[in-house]
Amino acid sequence: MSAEIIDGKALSASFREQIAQEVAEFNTASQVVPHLTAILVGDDPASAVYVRNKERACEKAGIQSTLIRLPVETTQAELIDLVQRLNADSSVHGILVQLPLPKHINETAILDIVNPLKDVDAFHPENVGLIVQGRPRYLPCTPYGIQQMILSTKMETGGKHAVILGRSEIVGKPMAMLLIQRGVGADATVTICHSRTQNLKEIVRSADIIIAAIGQPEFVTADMVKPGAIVIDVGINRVDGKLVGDVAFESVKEVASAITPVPGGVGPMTIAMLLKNTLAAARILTGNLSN
Ligand SMILES: Nc1nc2c(c(=O)[nH]1)N[C@@H](CN(C=O)c1ccc(C(=O)N[C@@H](CCC(=O)O)C(=O)O)cc1)CN2
Repeated sequence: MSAEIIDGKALSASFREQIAQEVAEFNTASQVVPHLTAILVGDDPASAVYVRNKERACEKAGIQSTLIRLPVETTQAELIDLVQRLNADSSVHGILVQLPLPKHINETAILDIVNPLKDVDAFHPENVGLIVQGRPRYLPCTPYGIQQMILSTKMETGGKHAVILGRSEIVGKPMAMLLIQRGVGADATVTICHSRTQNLKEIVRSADIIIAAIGQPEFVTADMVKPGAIVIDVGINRVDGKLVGDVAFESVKEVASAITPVPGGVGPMTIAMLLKNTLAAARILTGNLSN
């Protein structure tokens, strides 16, 4: 039997509709328009597409968005200065620094100085710490979107074995934290696999939930998937001008119970969750928490 395809585009559209309604209600009650400022340094074409999509999504949801584009030769000191100015600007509720940054800029040094209340990516150590402690302020957009996709399958996650391929700060590590929390869509037993993991295939084969985020095209093949597993593909690889995930979609969908496509899977959900976080930031910063 072929797997349920978890349609990230459709799910994202329904979240975005709901968020647009919440933004309108918030605006009526507070007279505040949530405002996201994104910073894009350099001319990476993929990053340019992502920030443009974020801007469009904001516009449709009634969220103000400002994109600050900086040349690739921008210095770390200049970027720090800009982030500090945005931190101090009370008209800005969310600050997003599009990653990756050019090699000469230390990403950690930049992410560490974003005001944690405006950190709609949830990359600041204070927000990461709150997630680890199980009392999140914001959830990082990709893991947050994945959690919603898993919830949409109605699969009971409690006690299930989730295997995450990849230990990045953006996806792998926070995803593990969300899946081990107590509650609905969580309570899982989690294994994180990475480049030094031994018996990786065997571990993946024991998973009820597979989250592939290693940046290797079609790495997860059908023989690595337990029948009935949920397979979430976070990979976005360009192969011969085509977008390919970290999962061999066509064969794996014959084994899994549910699977996300690439494109049209996790990516669109990442953007929907950014809108959710921006509205949450506007509520927190303006003290309008009840509407
Ligand atoms: N500051 C951040 N930087 C980065 C993040 C992030 O969450 N915050 N995540 C990724 C990139 N990313 C969001 O910024 C992102 C990637 C992909 C998509 C998406 O919708 N992809 C489409 C395909 C689009 C294409 O043609 O390339 C899809 O999967 O359907 C959205 C957001 C790294 N940087």
